[in-house]
Parts: sequence; C-alpha cells; structure tokens
Amino acid sequence: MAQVVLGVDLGTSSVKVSAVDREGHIVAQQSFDYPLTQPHPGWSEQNPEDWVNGTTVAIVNLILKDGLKPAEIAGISYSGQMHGLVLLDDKNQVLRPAILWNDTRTTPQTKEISEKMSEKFVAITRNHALEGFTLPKILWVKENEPEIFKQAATFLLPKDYLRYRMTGKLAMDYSDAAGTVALDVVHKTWSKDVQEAFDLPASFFPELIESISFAGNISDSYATFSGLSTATKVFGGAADNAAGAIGAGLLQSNMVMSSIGTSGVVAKFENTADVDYRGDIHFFNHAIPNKFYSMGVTLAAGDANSWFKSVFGQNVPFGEWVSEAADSAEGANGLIFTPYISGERTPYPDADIRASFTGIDRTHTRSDFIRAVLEGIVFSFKDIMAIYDREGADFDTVVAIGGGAKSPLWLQIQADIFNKKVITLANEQGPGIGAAMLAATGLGWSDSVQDAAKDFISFGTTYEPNPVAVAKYKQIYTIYKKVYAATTEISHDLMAYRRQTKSN
Ligand SMILES: Nc1ncnc2c1ncn2[C@@H]1O[C@H](COP(=O)(O)OP(=O)(O)O)[C@@H](O)[C@H]1O
Ligand SMILES: O=C(CO)[C@@H](O)[C@H](O)COP(=O)(O)O
Repeated sequence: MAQVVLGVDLGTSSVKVSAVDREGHIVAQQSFDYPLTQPHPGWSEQNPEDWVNGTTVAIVNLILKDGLKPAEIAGISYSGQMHGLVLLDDKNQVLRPAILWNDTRTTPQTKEISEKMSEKFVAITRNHALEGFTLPKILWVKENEPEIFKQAATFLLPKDYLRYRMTGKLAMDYSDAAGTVALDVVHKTWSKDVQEAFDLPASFFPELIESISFAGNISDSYATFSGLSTATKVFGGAADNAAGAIGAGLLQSNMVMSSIGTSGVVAKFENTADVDYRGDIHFFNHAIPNKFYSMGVTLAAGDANSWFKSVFGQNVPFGEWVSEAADSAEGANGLIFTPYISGERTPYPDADIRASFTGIDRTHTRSDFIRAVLEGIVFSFKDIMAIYDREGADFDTVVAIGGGAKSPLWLQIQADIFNKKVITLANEQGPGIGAAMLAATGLGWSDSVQDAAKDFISFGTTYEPNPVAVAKYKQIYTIYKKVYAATTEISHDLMAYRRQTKSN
C-alpha cells in the first residue's frame, strides 16, 4: 500500500490540501474557498468553523473523488495564515470571530505596547508590535470587549485551532508563536516580561511545540466527521511563510522567497539569530528547529490584483486577466499603482495609507491599469529587498511561490524589477509542500527537513532579467518610491473621513 502525507495549507482565501507520496509527488489536491468579513474599515475577520468545514470538505473529496484510502494517509501537517486571534473559553469553545493578520484596528494597542516596553520589546520578540500581530489583537479584545475577554481561557492561531479540532489537543508551534510577538524568540519561551507588562496570566498561553513534533492522532470524533483513520498521525505544522520557505527550498542564505498570495512576502533563511534588523523586517523562529527566517510583508499583493479584477473584470478568468497586461509595456505607459488597499506593513508600517494610481492619462487602456497593478505589487517587494540591501545581505536567486507565480508574465516582471534570477517550483504550492515535508520528517521518512527537501522539492522554470526592461524599471521605481510620502497625508485624511461618515 502506497503511503501519503497530507499538507494542509490554511490560507486566507481558501484551504488547499495536497496528498504527497514518499517521493514528494503530489498525487491529489483539493481546495475549498471561504469568505472574509470586513464589518468596519480596517477590520478583517473569519469564522474558525469555516476553516474546519473547508478542510473537511477537501479531505472528504480526496477520499471520495480522488480515491485516497484513509489507511494510506500516514501523517498530516499544516501551513497556516499567521497571527489570527482565535479566543477560546475554558471549554475550548470559540468566543468571537477570529481577528485576522490583515485587520488593522489595533493602532492604539501597538502604541501602548511601544510606550510600555520600547526597545526591550524588540530585543525580546525581535519585532515591533505591528497592527497585524496577535498581541495587539489580544489587548484590543481586553479593552473593547471586556465581557468576552473575561471568559477567555486561552488563545490559538488559525492552523493550531484546526489541529485542535482534528486531534482534541491544544498546542502552538514556535514559528507561528513568534508571530504573536509574545515569544522570546531566541530562548523559545513565552516572555514573562510581556505577560507581566500586559497583565496576561501564563495559563493563557498554550503549550509550545516544534513544527515536526507529533501533536496527536486524529481523534475519534474527527475520524467520524471526515472519514479519516484514527491511526493517522498529526504533526505541529508551521506559519505559512515558514512552511512556504521550506517548501520553496529556501535553505541557504543566498536565496530569498517571493510569495504572492493574498498578502505578499519576501523572506530570507537565517542560520542564526545574530543578525539584527532592529524590527525593520520581521524576524521569526523557523519550522526547522533552532533556525530562523526574516521577512517583509506587503499587506495586499495578490489581493490587490483580485480586488482590481473583482471591480473591473469580474467575469474574466484570472489567467486571461493577468495576460492582458502584455498589451501594455514596462512602466505601464507611465501609470503607477501603489498596492496599499488595506494599509501597509513593510517598509511603511502604516494602517491608514491607501492605494493610488498616479499619472492616469487620457490614452491609458485597461491593459495599462492591469500592468500597473502587477508592477506596483512587485515594486512594493523591491521596497522590502531595499532593507536587505541596506543591511548588506547578499542573494542572487529569488524563488517565486503563491497564486501569483502561476503567471509567466508576472514572473518575468519580478525578474526584471528585482534584476535577479527568478525560479519557480514545479508546483506553486510552496506552503502545502512545506507542510507535507513537516509530516514526512515527523514520521521519520526523512532524517531532517533539509533531507526531506531532496525528495520533495523540484524547481520549474527560470526567468532571467532582461537588461532593457531592467533599465526601464529602474527609472520607474525611482518615481514609485516617491508616491508613499506624497500620498500619506491625503490617505490619512480620507481614512478619517471614512471613519467619521461610518459612525454618523
Ligand atoms: N492564474 C493566475 N495568474 C496570476 N495570479 C493569479 C492567478 N490565479 C490567482 N492568482 C493570484 O493569486 C492570489 C491567491 O494566491 P494564493 O497563494 O492562492 O493565496 P492564499 O494562500 O493567501 O489564499 C490571488 O489573489 C490572485 O491575485
Ligand atoms: O501576515 C502575514 C505574515 O506576517 C501573512 O503572510 C499571513 O500569514 C497570510 O498569508 P496568505 O494567506 O497571504 O498566504
């Protein structure tokens, strides 16, 4: 009987479950979409039950439609959207909708954290307290929904909640725990300083495990619900960017990963914690025990493209929509888009900045607008890479993953704007493959995550920078860099106006 592992990629727009055999081949894949609600400007929530139901439908389809036998599924692990707060009461019941990574309601709490702990906070957690991270969300509920917070016994992150529902056991892995900004990243313990500063009891913080640790078997109740076997072993799993990084083979410091999912990420493998970005770039524990990775985030990358298509090209298939940009030219004939539709994180930690098109001309066509959107997203990645350049980090290869890596045109735009070689994976599902590698390592199929990479990772096409396009993009990027400063005050005034009209 051929055994497989399941890599569950719990994304923001959907869950994707990949069944992967011992040789690293994806033998079947199923996904399920779920909604996101935005009840107020800057808010972003999901119902944790949707994650459980979506994952279960995908697993049931793997069994019923793809013919996977439950007894063949040896192990399961996860890649999860990061930072989302799932608050649980003392019976482990969900107390309110999950507050997601792209929810920016917490600006007052981020200020409170910086004022109370200042540089000590960055020294312990290796990050600034940004709106997207979990600790500010915990404080927001404490201050704004005290009746709910009074009932809260513990909290989990999205994929940890899903794992709990599949095994009945509460735990959080280090790579995701680092993104709460309540973890002492170097010492791998919940920070007592953070707990004391914000009056949070130690009992509120869940048990910490490694990404490759055995976390339990499929529970009786979930086996009945899903058709899985209770013999299937479940392993910790990782933050989606840590899982994506290992799934992209990012195991050496000469490589960076560029991920265009709902959000956008540029990440780099860090062998030790010696490098100090002073919080300008996130610094987290890796899914590989005692290794680290750094990363910067564009809050809306694929999402800016999806949003634009949903407004101006609802019925056009994604592939066709993105390909239309080929009818325009490098620099979109002088049209620049900044992708700040949900605020921004790196390098501008600014919840109230908003997107803009600059230079709209009577001659511009839809293809120019689409091209400007694709380019603006990649320019925002270039802004992240500028921090690595400033710190003297040397890399020559970019591995592209995420839904955005399905488009050859967008990949060439990345190579030309970065002026680096861009490599794809044979399958763009980096986080799902990373999750499968964690299960394979946990099961002992491989001695280490690095060892699993030899079987599980196969690269696809290489995109080389074209010198003519590189020169044009260099010129346009110089102009792009001026847009943030030029639009800050206007954006902030408009956000204040929206808040005022919403409350009237
Ligand atoms: N055929 C395509 N070509 C280019 N980009 C695409 C295509 N299909 C989807 N996308 C982009 O991929 C994004 C979703 O990426 P994905 O990695 O699936 O996200 P997540 O894991 O956050 O749910 C969409 O927002 C969209 O912009
Ligand atoms: O906030 C972050 C990382 O800090 C995001 O990268 C989330 O982890 C969401 O990921 P996707 O759903 O876009 O893959």
